[in-house]
Amino acid sequence: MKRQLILENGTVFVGKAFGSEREQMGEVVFNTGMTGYQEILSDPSYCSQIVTLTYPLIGNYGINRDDFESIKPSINGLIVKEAAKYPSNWRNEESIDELLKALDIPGLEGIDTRKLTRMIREHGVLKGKLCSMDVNVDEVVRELKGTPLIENQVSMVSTKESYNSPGRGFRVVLVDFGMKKGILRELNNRNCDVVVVPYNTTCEEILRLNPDGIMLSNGPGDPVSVPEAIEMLKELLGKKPIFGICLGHQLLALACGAKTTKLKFGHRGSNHPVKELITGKIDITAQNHGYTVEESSIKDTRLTITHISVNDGTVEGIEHLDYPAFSVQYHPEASPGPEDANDLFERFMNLMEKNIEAKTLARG
Ligand SMILES: NC(=O)CC[C@H](N)C(=O)O
Repeated sequence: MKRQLILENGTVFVGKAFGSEREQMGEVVFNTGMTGYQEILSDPSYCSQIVTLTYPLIGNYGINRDDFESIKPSINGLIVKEAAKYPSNWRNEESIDELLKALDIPGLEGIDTRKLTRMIREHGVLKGKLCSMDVNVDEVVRELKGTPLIENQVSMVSTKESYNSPGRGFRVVLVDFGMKKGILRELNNRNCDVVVVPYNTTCEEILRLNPDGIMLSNGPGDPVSVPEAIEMLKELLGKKPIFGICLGHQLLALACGAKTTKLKFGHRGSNHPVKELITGKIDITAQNHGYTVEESSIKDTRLTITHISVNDGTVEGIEHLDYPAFSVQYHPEASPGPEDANDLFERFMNLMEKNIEAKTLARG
């Protein structure tokens, strides 16, 4: 069955339908990773977006129970050049078509994904809709232009209730803005006793849990649409060690008075080079973000830029010089992608350790 992608600039891509029959609108973004489609489509940071994968064959090693980054994937659509019908891998349990049908997510295959990607690179991200062939294109374009992007994705994907993922090591409160499971896994691998809390948990509620450190997760949408978290962080800064990833990084910067802006087409892929300024060392990193911390907006001299993107020079990491707090725009938990930056979790462990030692000394 044919299906079309209609973009707000009037461009139409006609291809073949797979997955759910549902018609869905969303911001169309592209990811350049060559593998890791299961982790990408289940990363909650893509909530309500239509994701195009630039690698031409998707689904060839199938879908398995273990590689999901969230239980309930929240993308609004998936666009690929070719969706493999006969996946082959010892871990394979179902095809990408079966998965998208079960999740009620529409898919589109057989379009020129290179052309679509170039268009997004030139024009910037575009709203689009996956539709059947019998809709009126002009009407859909009008609908797309008249419909603003939704802004409450974090509340859609954050946990509603707090829960514990036990360990016998450091006590970490992990604020879930639409967390990838990989972050929790990295903390549990280091024996942390983790309490995962909803995005709107207050500073007081967090401190009552008596944590050794706070982890701020990734998450979807515009960071300024989570003002409650920015307020919470303003209060929390300096009281406990903080480590932020992606949306968590942007929220930490906002709490320190910096600003965020939207990138033209974002960084989404598994091979983004990032430079650590102090050593000159380059890490190849996994990324998925549409917003960035604006360098010129960092006015507080206690906030220092630690990492930048080698591709476009944007801010990729910050550190507070007075308080134990640091964050990165990329994904040290990988899933999917390279694990070059995994040692940042060690840095967080050391920060918690030092903070405990300092307190013990202060107590005499
Ligand atoms: N992966 C993330 O946490 C993304 C952060 C934010 N939603 C952005 O697009 O920039």
